[in-house]
Amino acid sequence: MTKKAAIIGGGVIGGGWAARFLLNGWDVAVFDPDPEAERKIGEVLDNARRALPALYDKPLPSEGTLTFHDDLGAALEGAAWVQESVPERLDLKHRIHADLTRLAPADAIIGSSTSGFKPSELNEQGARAIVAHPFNPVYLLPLIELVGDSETCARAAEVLRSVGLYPLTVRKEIDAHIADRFLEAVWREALWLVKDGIATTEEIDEAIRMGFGLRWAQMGLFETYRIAGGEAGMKHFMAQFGPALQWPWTKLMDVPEFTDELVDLIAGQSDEQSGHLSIRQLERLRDDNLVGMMRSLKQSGSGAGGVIRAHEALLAIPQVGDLPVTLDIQVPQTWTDYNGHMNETHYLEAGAKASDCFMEMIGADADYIAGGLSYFTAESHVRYLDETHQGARLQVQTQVLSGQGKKLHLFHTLLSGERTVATVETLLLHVDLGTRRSCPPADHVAAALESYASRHAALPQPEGVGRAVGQRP
Ligand SMILES: NC(=O)C1=CN([C@@H]2O[C@H](COP(=O)(O)OP(=O)(O)OC[C@H]3O[C@@H](n4cnc5c(N)ncnc54)[C@H](O)[C@@H]3O)[C@@H](O)[C@H]2O)C=CC1
Ligand SMILES: C[N+](C)(C)CC(=O)CC(=O)[O-]
Repeated sequence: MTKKAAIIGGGVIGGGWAARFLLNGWDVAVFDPDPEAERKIGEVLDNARRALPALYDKPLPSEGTLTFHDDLGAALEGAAWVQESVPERLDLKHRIHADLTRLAPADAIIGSSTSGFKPSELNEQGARAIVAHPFNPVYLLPLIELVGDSETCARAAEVLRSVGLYPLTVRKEIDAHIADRFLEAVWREALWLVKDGIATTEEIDEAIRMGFGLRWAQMGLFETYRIAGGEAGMKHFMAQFGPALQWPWTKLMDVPEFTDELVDLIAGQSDEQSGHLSIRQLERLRDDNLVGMMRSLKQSGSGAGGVIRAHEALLAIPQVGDLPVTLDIQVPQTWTDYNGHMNETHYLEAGAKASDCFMEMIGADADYIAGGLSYFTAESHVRYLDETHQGARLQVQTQVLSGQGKKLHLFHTLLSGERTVATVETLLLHVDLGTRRSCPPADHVAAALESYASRHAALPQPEGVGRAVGQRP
């Protein structure tokens, strides 16, 4: 399959799709009549470049090539994926999809970003689109709701996984798919609360982000409520709170009329709440927070964290020179501090991640650990030699100093470009997780370790080995 995506409509969502494909090594051709489209997509791409790679501990593939086209046919030529993201008007979508069906390669997947239209509506004049509904920002959030022809959705799911997305195939077509139905319900209630003078836009946002918003990113609705049922469980929860659905807790399907007064009230409160920040500043704040939260979820593998882990497993570990590269990361904002540089704790974290990667390389991987054997760190020494900053590429090269019996002695060199910014020297001990005592590794791990140790013994000792705190250079 050629890795080329045609992006039809390059606004908020089309720009996000373009960034997602480009940063995963696809070539992207954009068709959008807006003379500002190139500038706008450039700005979305700048944001995506500082956020998406920071989710991973391995580098993403080299960026693809971005082109802009005045001619729809030229944009579609050779595309394996066509993504329509024009404004949410059915007549416009019908016109565009007639052209896409005529001009796109016969085997190309044609997805529509529509938030609400069903495939049967999009295709009622003979088009062949599926719904591929994303969430903003498309370059960070993994969910894509797929709706439509099952064979095409299955092919689409494979492509989406390869660029780090999470396809959720909707069983039956329905207006607004799954997630937008929730969002609409929440939005409707929020509009009533503002209109009725119960809460301001800011108070509503606090009610979400100080409470259930935090829960939803990691467990969703039903798993959260299962816990809320306590030991008595889900049936007890439903018996207790089910009747409330009949009480006047919600406004149900009523939608407040969008009078000028209501629009002014909401827009005014929103200006007061967030007007001191530009949209780009808000986007960067949102992205930094999302990257931090998603990296935390990656630790447990919950929710979106599991998707990042699965995608990362598909990415290659780079090899440079004689030493393995055991970590290759773009420094996330959450690793930086009040001094405007990477905080000391994360130098050690980078070393620890490099040790984890080295363990995998010698076969002490997840299966080995599940079998009851692992390594524990006994001692580490960090030398802070230079600064590094948010967005910088940080590579770790690892040399085995010795690897006999229970002991594994590693020297990690942290590089930012050509500069050595730190070294982390670490002694690990092989342990039996049952007895929690040290023991020799399994034969295959010992043999793989010995192979690295003998090759690395032939290399010069790295500068700084065996340094203690306070020693003069
Ligand atoms: N904004 C959001 O939060 C989300 C939007 N969507 C869906 O994505 C689609 C696009 O929405 P946005 O990106 O928000 O809109 P937008 O207004 O930001 O972008 C639409 C783009 O389409 C271009 N366009 C207009 N006519 C065109 C044509 N004939 N051919 C090619 N391009 C054309 C416009 O110049 C503009 O750049 C809609 O279907 C919407 O429902 C889906 C998920 C989230
Ligand atoms: C408001 N919206 C219906 C366009 C929202 C979406 O479709 C998904 C999102 O990103 O919130």
